[in-house]
Amino acid sequence: MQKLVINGGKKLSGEVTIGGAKNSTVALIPAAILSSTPVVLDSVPQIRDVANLRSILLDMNVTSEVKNDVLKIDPTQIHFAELPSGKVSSLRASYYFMGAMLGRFGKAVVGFPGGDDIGPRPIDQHIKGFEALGAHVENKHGQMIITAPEEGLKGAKIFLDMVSVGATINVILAAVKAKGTTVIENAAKEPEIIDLATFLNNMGAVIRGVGTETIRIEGVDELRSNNSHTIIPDRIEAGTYLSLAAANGGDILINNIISEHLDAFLAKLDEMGVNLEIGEDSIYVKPSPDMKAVNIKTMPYPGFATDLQQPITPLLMQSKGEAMIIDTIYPKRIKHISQLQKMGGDISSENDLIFVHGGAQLTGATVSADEIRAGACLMIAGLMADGTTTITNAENILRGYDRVVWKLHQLQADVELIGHDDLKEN
Ligand SMILES: CC(=O)N[C@H]1[C@@H](OP(=O)(O)OP(=O)(O)OC[C@H]2O[C@@H](n3ccc(=O)[nH]c3=O)[C@H](O)[C@@H]2O)O[C@H](CO)[C@@H](O)[C@@H]1O
Ligand SMILES: C=C(OP(=O)(O)O)C(=O)O
Repeated sequence: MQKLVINGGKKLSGEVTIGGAKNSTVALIPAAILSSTPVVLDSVPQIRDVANLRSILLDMNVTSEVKNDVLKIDPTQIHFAELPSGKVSSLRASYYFMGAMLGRFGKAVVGFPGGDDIGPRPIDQHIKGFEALGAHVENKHGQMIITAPEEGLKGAKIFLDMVSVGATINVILAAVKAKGTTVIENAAKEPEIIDLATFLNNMGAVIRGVGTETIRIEGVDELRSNNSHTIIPDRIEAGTYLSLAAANGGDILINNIISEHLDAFLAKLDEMGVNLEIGEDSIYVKPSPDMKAVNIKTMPYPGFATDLQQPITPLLMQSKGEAMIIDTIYPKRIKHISQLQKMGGDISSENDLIFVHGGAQLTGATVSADEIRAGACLMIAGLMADGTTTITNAENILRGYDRVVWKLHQLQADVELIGHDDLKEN
């Protein structure tokens, strides 16, 4: 187990640069197996999810190498392999191998995906999509066995019951080489889906309408990569550093941001009275002494992201008044609450509503990062708190935050990671 030890209460300042989006990267890596040629991704974040996906690729004889933030994946010697639980359960996005392997081999055997404990996360819409394309899906002791018919997958119209990032991406991955036209209705519109479609279209795929609720895919026979793909900046990492900067003094410049991807989040910061200077691809956070509480309701993109609900909470704790948060995507995403209470935070939840009272001074404590964004929230709270905060299970933070300790040091934070770090932060 890794621990993040934070000596808090210091004003932070300096510059930090946001890495490539985790939620793009974890779809792009499985998507690479659809290519007949090697693939190059740049702006790849140094996170545990990437290391785990690379290890799964190797089980299929797909080699990969990383140099700085460039990842080369060579799927030319790929062979079919079953992907049982184990590695697959180390992260959520391993479910993208279902769509990608179905597209590449006409068959996928993949254990049930893992990921954060943020309430129920069914995959019925993914399965509905595969079945609509003609696949047979069987759940054998928690292992999904998905098989295309002999004549191959055939394009179909799929209406998703709810807006799902994962189901939208998985159907795209399966349909991109299917015969004929696939139409996804009520599709998710997240920027990471546009990033994935850009990557696939540059390899010869025909995917239209991404970023709207109707996506049309004309199946093609082959995908070939001709140039490297630069991953979009991580909007959730950016939102986390914005919250951290506003909560810990200000005078922090955050580089590599597409501010349009953060519209709903930035609107809330503005409503709270956070002083921001928004540049072309950066945001400067100035001291904001008089912040006021706001209410937050998480929604699918372009609404306020569920993944930023916890990271903004410490900032609400510094604001005047009472804030109410409703997470409509994951109403049980509340693992941070009991931990913030240990630090003296005035926060509670009742009937899937979270109430945050501003004004309580936090004090350091030993707390647990039970999932990635709860961990990010505690990291910000630890930086705000008087004294020392020890965050246990810090690997949940490292799985999705690029070189986080190094970046915090850039901002003059007094933090130390204890325990073996095989990602070798620099
Ligand atoms: C790797 C990745 O990109 N993860 C993100 C992705 O997760 P993920 O793709 O798993 O989340 P979804 O968008 O699919 O989930 C949205 C909602 O739909 C429900 N649902 C989803 C699929 C399904 O088949 N059945 C079903 O009921 C989920 O329980 C949830 O309530 O989007 C979430 C919502 O923005 C983010 O929090 C995650 O960071
Ligand atoms: C829930 C998240 O990730 P995942 O879907 O990979 O579990 C997240 O990034 O906040």
